[in-house]
Amino acid sequence: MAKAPIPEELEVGKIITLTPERVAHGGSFVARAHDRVIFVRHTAIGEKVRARITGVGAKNRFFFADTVEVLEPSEHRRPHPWAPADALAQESPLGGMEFGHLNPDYQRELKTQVVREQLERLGGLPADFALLRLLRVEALSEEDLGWRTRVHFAVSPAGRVAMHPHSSAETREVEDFPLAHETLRKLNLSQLDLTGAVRLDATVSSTGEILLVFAVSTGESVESVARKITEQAGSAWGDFTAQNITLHFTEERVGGRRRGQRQPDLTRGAQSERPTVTEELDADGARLRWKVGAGGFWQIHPQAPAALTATVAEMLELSAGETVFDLYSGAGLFTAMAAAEVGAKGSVLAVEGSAVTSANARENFASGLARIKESKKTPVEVVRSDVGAHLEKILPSVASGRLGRPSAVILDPSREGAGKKVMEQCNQLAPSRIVYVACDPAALGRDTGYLRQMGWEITALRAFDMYPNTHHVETVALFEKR
Ligand SMILES: C[S@@+](CC[C@H](N)C(=O)[O-])C[C@H]1O[C@@H](n2cnc3c(N)ncnc32)[C@H](O)[C@@H]1O
Repeated sequence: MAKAPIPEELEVGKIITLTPERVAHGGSFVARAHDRVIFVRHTAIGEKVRARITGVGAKNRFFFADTVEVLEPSEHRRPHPWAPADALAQESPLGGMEFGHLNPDYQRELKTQVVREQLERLGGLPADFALLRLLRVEALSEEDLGWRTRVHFAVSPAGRVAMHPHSSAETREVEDFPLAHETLRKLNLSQLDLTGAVRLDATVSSTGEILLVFAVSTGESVESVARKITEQAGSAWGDFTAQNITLHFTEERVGGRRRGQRQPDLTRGAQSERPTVTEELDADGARLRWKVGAGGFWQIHPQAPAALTATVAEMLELSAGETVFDLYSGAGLFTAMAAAEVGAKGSVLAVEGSAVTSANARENFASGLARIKESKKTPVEVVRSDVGAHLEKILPSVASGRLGRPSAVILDPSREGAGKKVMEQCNQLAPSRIVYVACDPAALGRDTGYLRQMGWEITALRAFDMYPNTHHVETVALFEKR
């Protein structure tokens, strides 16, 4: 299709008046002007706004815009809790709080609409599918700020913590970030001079441990950057080791550099032997624990581990003796739940691709940390592999009966989803049920489409507001063969 001419009114930088009709996946709203679709951010359905055109889509068929003024506000609008991300206060607001201008209940209503639309459009579910009509994105807590236990900061050229405007590499210094957990906010990270570092990943665990990982620019000495930042940490927080704070310094990863060329990592403070944090969760009166290393994956909302494990357990209704595959297992959150439910006569296979996180998972079960009385003797195998590659390897053994066929499969892939090949492999495994935990409803929609073509149907569906004030949403779907 040839490129359509761009109407003069829709040239980048022009300001137009829009009234959005519906919410789109990805944090924008769909409006129409000059016979074109405009994806406009920082607004709400039905309100009248003036918006600046910020970009042109493929073949000039659609456009992007940011609200600059509200002419007729939505009843769901509120003052944005953080000026740097407020489109009415900034020409290019910081990303990461794109729904902050909307009441939390309305944010959840929008996310509900997005999950429904993705499952209809990409998953092929009929619009009157009862579970879609009944779906309501559920709040995890009353508080919509202070939930991020993991925050990734950029570092500005002047060496201060910074964040990026939406879809931009520009770094803008920040004094504070209200989505960050209170413990991280109290550190006042903006006081540190991080010259020589390019990124800071800050974590606080459910046990109160703090891990600050500094990626040091390849041109800098890790040792000298570590010394300067460690000195400042001592001045800012006193005896930071006693406060369970660990500083970890690692050379920035740049593609193409061989292992031997990298400078060694350095760790200072509480966990100076190995930079990890401990996460914990109460389960039936006992306590499950997981070690998660620097760069390893853990859910970022404090209530997410409890809500997700309870939902997956409720949907699967596992019995003693079952075999479960936990694919994209991370450090073993669902593995631990499944191991407790299936007991010594069952088994769990956990497949995780990241070197750090799969090593964490292996150790969490080998050491017994992630086991309770009921799972003390459950055979748990942790495999570091790409999920598709591992399933390809073991499918012949499962088919011949040399390896146990799983009765239940748990899938919790990253944002891109599992994809057609993995969904076909899961179908070949022939479990009686599959639970899919999705952080992207579009990926869930696509993978639902593949599963439905193979005769599976969604038989339970829930969604959680695990990322308040952003457009992100977590969905959990149970699939059973029709
Ligand atoms: C959303 S996390 C879920 C982890 C875990 N279920 C939890 O809740 O803590 C997804 C995990 O999948 C891993 N992953 C992503 N793509 C993968 C792949 N192709 N094969 C194996 N693991 C992968 C990531 O490293 C990450 O740990």
